Formats: sequence, C-alpha cells, structure tokens
Amino acid sequence: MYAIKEAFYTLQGEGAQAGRPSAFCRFAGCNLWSGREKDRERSICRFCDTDFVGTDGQNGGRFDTARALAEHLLALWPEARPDYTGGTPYVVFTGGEPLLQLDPDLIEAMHACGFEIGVETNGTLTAPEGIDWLCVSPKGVAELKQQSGQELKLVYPQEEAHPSRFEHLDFEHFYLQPMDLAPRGEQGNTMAATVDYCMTHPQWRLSLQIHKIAGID
Ligand SMILES: C[S@@+](CC[C@H](N)C(=O)[O-])C[C@H]1O[C@@H](n2cnc3c(N)ncnc32)[C@H](O)[C@@H]1O
Ligand SMILES: Nc1nc2[nH]cc(C(=O)O)c2c(=O)[nH]1
Ligand code: SF4
Ligand SMILES: [Mg+2]
Repeated sequence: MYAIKEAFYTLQGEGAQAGRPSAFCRFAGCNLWSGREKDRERSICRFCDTDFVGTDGQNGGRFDTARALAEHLLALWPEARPDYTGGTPYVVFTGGEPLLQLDPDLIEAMHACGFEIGVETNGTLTAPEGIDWLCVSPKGVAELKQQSGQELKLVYPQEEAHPSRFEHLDFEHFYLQPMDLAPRGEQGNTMAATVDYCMTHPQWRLSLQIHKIAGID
C-alpha cells in the first residue's frame, strides 16, 4: 500500500533537472518531522516548506498496488492533449520522505509505463536500485546513509550541515539552495550568503526554487 499526499503535473523547480516537465508524486509522511507545526521546532528538520500529512491533496489517496499507482501517475502525463509533441515521461517521487515507501515493485511498474524516475530524498535511508536521477538533500544532524547519487542539493545555510561535510561524496552535481524562511514565519536574506558561498567555492552551484518564482506548484 502506498499513501500519497498529492500528485500533479508541473515543471521540476530545483537542481540540475530544473525546468523539466514532470509528474510529481508526493508521498505522505516523513521520518524527520511529523508535519505538525507544534512539533516543528523540536524536530531534526525544522525548515520544511511542504505539507505532506495525510492523503487528502490533489490526486492523493491510497493505492494497493504499484501498478495502480503507476497508472494513476501516467494519467497525469499530457499525452492525450491534441497539441502534445512527445518526450520521455518523467516522474519525481518526493514527499515527505519517499524512501519510506518507494520499493522495487513501484520502480519496475513506473519503468514498465515508460517513465524515467527522479527521487528527492533526505538521504537517511538507502535508495533501492533502478532510480534514474537521485537527488540527496542532507538535513542537520541526521545521519547520511545514502552517500552517492546524481546530485547533492544542500539547503543553505544550516548550522549543523556545513557544505564541507559533503563535498567529497560521490555525486555528479553539487548544489546549494537558499533556505526559504517563510515556512518558519521568519524573514531574512539567505540568498546573498548562498551566492557568496558558491562564488568562493566553485564546486557548488546555485539552485533556485524556480516553481516559486514562476508561481506554479
Ligand atoms: C520537501 S523535501 C521532500 C523530499 C525529502 N524529504 C528531502 O528533504 O529531500 C523536497 C526538497 O525541498 C527542499 N526544501 C524543503 N524545505 C525547504 C526550504 N524551506 N527552503 C529551501 N528548500 C527546501 C528539501 O531540502 C528537498 O530538497
Ligand atoms: N515544481 C516543483 N519542483 C520541486 N522540486 C522539488 C520539490 C519537492 O517538494 O520535492 C518540488 C515542488 O514541490 N514543486
Ligand atoms: S526531510 Fe524533507 S519532507 Fe521531511 S521535513 Fe525535511 S524537507 Fe520536509
Ligand atoms: Mg516543494
């Protein structure tokens, strides 16, 4: 059984695949925060910008089989539109924490439907085989178990997770993403510090959350 908060068709907003049309599948639940505001400040991850509680979002629900979920996600792809011109379907599994639920059955079912598979994870669980694009985003003091992938995308700044801790790991791309302070109800400029760190440490590139700039999901 898979518990899905929401699913929608949009553009990937972050990292090296930013701008790519994608079916997003947001799993319910996370191991670093309950998702309840009353627990935020005593959680391991305290800056989350996402509601991942329950299965009541757009196209959310509970799916008994991998095939049922894969077909649900394939229906988001705009193939039936008269002006559609093709391209490999791309799914991004996120959450919440997708590695609490993503399993070999679902990977196989998505590939059978013709999808390339991207995953956004906090790296505290090891990833199953077969993911085509793995983005790991380390969090504070949480132990990093998944130490390889296509991109490491660190939200910056985090007192307990300095970039130097991650720069020798086995990733193709290294990104710093300015922390959006709005979810914590704070104001401040994380952009300037992130730009400055990238400019003095050229291994790191800037990732902006372009969906927030574009005003889409
Ligand atoms: C909501 S998380 C879900 C996937 C997974 N739990 C994780 O943390 O990577 C998706 C992405 O948003 C990033 N993110 C979450 N809150 C953010 C914030 N306030 N500012 C910038 N990026 C944020 C995460 O670091 C992660 O890369
Ligand atoms: N457009 C868009 N791109 C994203 N990239 C990562 C996201 C996430 O919440 O995992 C996200 C998201 O929520 N929306
Ligand atoms: S690990 Fe990801 S989903 Fe969980 S609270 Fe942090 S940013 Fe949100
Ligand atoms: Mg998001």
